[in-house]
Order: sequence, then structure tokens, then C-alpha cells
Amino acid sequence: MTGNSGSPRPLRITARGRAVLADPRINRGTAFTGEQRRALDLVGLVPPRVLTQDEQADRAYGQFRDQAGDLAKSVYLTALHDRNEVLFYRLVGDHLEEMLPIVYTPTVGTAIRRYSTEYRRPRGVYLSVDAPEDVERSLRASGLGADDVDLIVATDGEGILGIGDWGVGGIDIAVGKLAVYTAAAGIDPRRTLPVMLDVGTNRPELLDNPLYLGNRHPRADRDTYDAFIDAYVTTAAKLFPNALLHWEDFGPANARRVLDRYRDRVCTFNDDIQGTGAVNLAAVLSGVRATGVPLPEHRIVVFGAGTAGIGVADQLRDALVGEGLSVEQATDRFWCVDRYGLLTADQGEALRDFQLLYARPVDGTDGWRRDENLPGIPLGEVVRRVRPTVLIGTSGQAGAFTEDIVREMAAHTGRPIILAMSNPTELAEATPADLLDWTDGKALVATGSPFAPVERDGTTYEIGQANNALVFPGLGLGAIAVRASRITDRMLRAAADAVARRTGDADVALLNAPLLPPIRELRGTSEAVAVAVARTAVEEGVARTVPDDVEAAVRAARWEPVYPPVEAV
Ligand SMILES: NC(=O)C1=CN([C@@H]2O[C@H](COP(=O)(O)OP(=O)(O)OC[C@H]3O[C@@H](n4cnc5c(N)ncnc54)[C@H](O)[C@@H]3O)[C@@H](O)[C@H]2O)C=CC1
Ligand SMILES: CC(=O)C(=O)O
Ligand SMILES: [Mg+2]
Repeated sequence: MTGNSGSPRPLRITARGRAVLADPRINRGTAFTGEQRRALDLVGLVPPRVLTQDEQADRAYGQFRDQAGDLAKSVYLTALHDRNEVLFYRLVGDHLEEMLPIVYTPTVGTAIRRYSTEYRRPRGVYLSVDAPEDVERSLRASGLGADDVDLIVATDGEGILGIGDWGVGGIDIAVGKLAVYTAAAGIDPRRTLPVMLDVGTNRPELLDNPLYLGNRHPRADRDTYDAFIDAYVTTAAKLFPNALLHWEDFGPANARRVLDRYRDRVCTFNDDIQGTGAVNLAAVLSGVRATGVPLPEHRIVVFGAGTAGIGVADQLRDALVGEGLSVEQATDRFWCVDRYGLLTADQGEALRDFQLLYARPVDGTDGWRRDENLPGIPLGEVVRRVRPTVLIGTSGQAGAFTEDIVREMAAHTGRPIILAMSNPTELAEATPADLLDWTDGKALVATGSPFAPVERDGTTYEIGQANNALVFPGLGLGAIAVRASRITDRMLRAAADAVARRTGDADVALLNAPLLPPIRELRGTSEAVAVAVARTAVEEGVARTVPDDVEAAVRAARWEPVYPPVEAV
């Protein structure tokens, strides 16, 4: 751990001259002092005036604001990240609410689509399914040793947000998630690695694009894929035995399988399944407090029963079991709707393994209207029959929560809880303004991407962001602080409870209060999550370091974006 929230350890620099300025991990440009410039052979290589970090941050913020449009802002921040990592994190940390939508959803989606066009510099490690024998060499090429890595975020780019397969461009979701880890929870960025598991792409426009930078062939078959993933996990665990392995944005055919294969073998979690499950549970628990209706009395419809949707259902089902329901009773509270309509037991091959548990018995839906195009029971009919109190969108289908559906839901429940979780912004199942309009301001709304507050009848409704960003940074920090050997279900539940607790009791009773703590408080939320996760890891016996004071250990593990003293060696 190299947390420097106390007095930072000196940074030992062997490079000299231009090599110092070219390395974003050590470069501080105009903030190098006269003494440091002399020691590092920088005299004359930077303009004479020495700036403070505050002055640098002011100028960088002005430059950021001058960029025309979000993609230009993203390119600007990436360039800053590539130039001076500490200043990048200082800036993002100071303007979290304004910059998270640039380094993360929604703009990261645009950056991923345009990756091969906008490409400037590599970041992270690119592993190729065509050369599994190079996995070790490539991970070693990062220059990091066995004790140097706390966290790796890996993606295969198949299920980026709700925009699908973007091949090698997916590296930017790993980079974006890591930026959130550091900005929100103070994970030391020098001890992290983004990894692209390039197994090809099935998107014709990438395969046909001469600029495309990834492997220009279709995605590997299952056996080849599995062997490659295994080479990655085995090698990463061997080279970096303390690293938490985070899986991001895999397709539904692989996400759950990969997690299940490794979750009891290494310290790992899937953010889309488990992080999303935890943040969704936190939002629903706030909704439970706001409505006064106990959790077991809710009827829950999940629209988009894929990686995230079933992850969400699983986490809620476990919470219901925790309230005393049997697994069968808890499962019976869910109606999951996917591309063929309501999951029903007669759908055979169309059901994925992880959906089977939620398939409703056919005789319970006798007489329900079917849509021949699906050809199952559509969302509107499910809502009409079930009268849900909670409606969750994890489908990536923009506008799927139509006025008719929402009005029907609101006709039978006082305060409908509606979580339109799909990203990026344009794929939300409904906008908060519409949801509030159609429910006369009664809906308890949260969205996956940020939305501006809604003004209605003189009242301002702040919209909570039901995004796993409220969970994974703190989960990671808590796990790192106690060197957890596993991520357990109870650690995720502790994270959800910690997020829910951050939404004050007084607040949730108000009509217009957000269901989740705001992004501007993300650092505090992440710290609370980290403490809860670390405590639970200790209780569960998976902490390899058991601190006397967990809170102090979590604080000590935080990295802050300050320039440490320099030691020229
Ligand atoms: N807010 C958050 O923290 C998170 C949000 N998400 C969002 O959830 C969405 C889904 O992500 P994943 O679960 O990873 O993708 P996925 O591909 O695993 O799941 C999407 C599911 O939606 C289903 N679907 C597609 N078209 C449909 C239709 N017309 N009607 C009903 N279902 C349909 C698919 O069959 C699939 O099962 C994305 O937009 C993603 O951004 C995902 C993870 C976290
Ligand atoms: C937030 C996230 O992980 C997703 O949309 O995939
Ligand atoms: Mg994701």
C-alpha cells in the first residue's frame, strides 16, 4: 500500500531530462521546483516560472472549459492524464460532478465508439487471443512487480454499457472505471492496470474500418475464449497475487460463467452483475423507506434480464431471503422480461442458464396477452397483470418505459419506484422528467447516467444516479485496505447497506428527495462503503490483514493527488 494521506513518501526518480517530462506518473511540469529541476536535469526544459498545483489546476480547468463539446473534453482530459497523472486526478477530484460524465458514462461511450479514430496513445495492457503465449510477457511489460498491483480492470469489449460490442475500444471502459476508482475512493492509480482482452469483434463496421486497431476477426469460439481467459487469470494471479480482478462489460454469454468459474479461486468480482446489484438494492432500500412498504411486500419487474438485470434480481432476492422469505417465496416476487417477453418456463432454449430460476410457471400466466412479434408476454401486459411497485430497466432499450406503461403502474401504487438504469444517457428506458410527469410527481426515480434535476410545479427533484460507481470504488478500497482474498456476497450486501445509509432518513420522506447519495458526495460515500466492506471482510475471515482500526486502515490506504517530495536517484 502506498497511501499517502499522512505525509507522502518521497518519489524516487531515476529518469532525467525529457524522460521525466514524458512519464505522466512522475511528471509535474511547471510545478517542479528549482531544486527539483536541477536534480532531474530539467533546467531550461520548462518555462522558468514555478507554479503551485493550485495554479496548474486553475489553468487546466480553464482549458477544459474551453473545449467545444464533450468528446473534445474527453480528449483533453485523456491528454492531461497522459501528461501529468497527479494533476489529472486533482482536477477530476475537484470537479467530480462535472467531469465524471466525461471520463465515465455517458461520454466514455462516445470515446469507445471513436477509439480507433481518436487514438493518440496506448494506456494499459492489450492481450490478444491470437497470442496467448504472450500474456505473461505483456503483463510483465507493465513494469509492475508482484507487490505493485492492487487492482486490474479487464474487459473483452463485448457488452460495453448498453452499446454492445466495440472490440479493442473497450479498453476505455477499463480506463474510465479506474479513473472513477481513484477519483472516488483514492485507489493509487500507479498500482492499477486496465487490461483489454482482445478476442476479436463481431461488429462489421469495425472489421471493415481500416483504422480499427484491434484484432480484425470475429470473436473467438468458446473453447479458445475460455483458454485465453484462463491464461489471463492464471498469469495475473501468479504475477500480481494481491490484485483484485474486476470484470467489466462482458457479453451475457460469458459474464456470469467467467465470474462463477473464478469467484472462489481468486479475489474477483463482476461489476455489472454484483456492483449493479448492490447499487440497485441500495436504491430499492431507500424506496422502501420512502414508501413505508416493507421489502417483502414489493412486486418487482425487471426489464432486460441480462447480465445486470439478473444480477440485480439476485441481490434483491438475497435481501428478501434475509428478511425471512424462503428462496421460492423470494423468487416469486420477480417478473423478469427479456427480448422474447416475460421469462416463462416454456421458453426452452431461449432461456439462458442464469435466467432459469426466474422463469415464471406457465399456468400462472394463462390468459395473459402475448405479442406475436416477441412472441411472449410484453412488458405492458406484465405491468397490467402484476401491478408492480418496483420497475427496473437494464435493457439498453431507449424509451421502453412508455407513458401507457408508467401510467398503468402508477394507477395501482402510491409511489412507484422506477429505476431506468441503462447507459449511456440516450438509452435510458425513460427520462426522469417524463416519469415524473406521467406519475404527477409521485414516482421515486433513479437513472444509470446523470440527469439534470427536474423542475415541476415549483419543486426541484434531484435525480439519484443508480450507477455501480456508487459501489465499486469503495468495494475496491475496502478490499485493498484489508488485502481481502475474496469478494463475498456479504461484502456486497454491506456495500449496498452503506450506500443506502448515506441517503438520510429525513431526506427520503420528502417527495422530491433523491433515492441515492449525490455524486458530489461520492468520496464520502466511497469511504463509507470501503469501511463497511473491510469490516465485513474481517468478519468473514477473508481479510489477509486484520487492522486494529478498520477506519484508519481505509483512510491510510487512500492515495491523494498531491505531489510528493522527490528523491533523485
Ligand atoms: N446503472 C448501472 O450501474 C448499470 C447499468 N447497466 C446497463 O444495463 C443495460 C444492460 O447491460 P448488460 O446487462 O450488461 O447487458 P446484457 O446484454 O447482458 O443484457 C441486456 C438484456 O436486455 C435484453 N433485451 C434486449 N432487447 C430487449 C428488448 N427489446 N426487450 C427486453 N429485453 C431486451 C437482452 O436480451 C439482454 O438479456 C445497459 O444499458 C447497461 O448500460 C449495466 C450495468 C450497470
Ligand atoms: C455502469 C455500467 O457498468 C454499465 O452501464 O455497464
Ligand atoms: Mg458495465
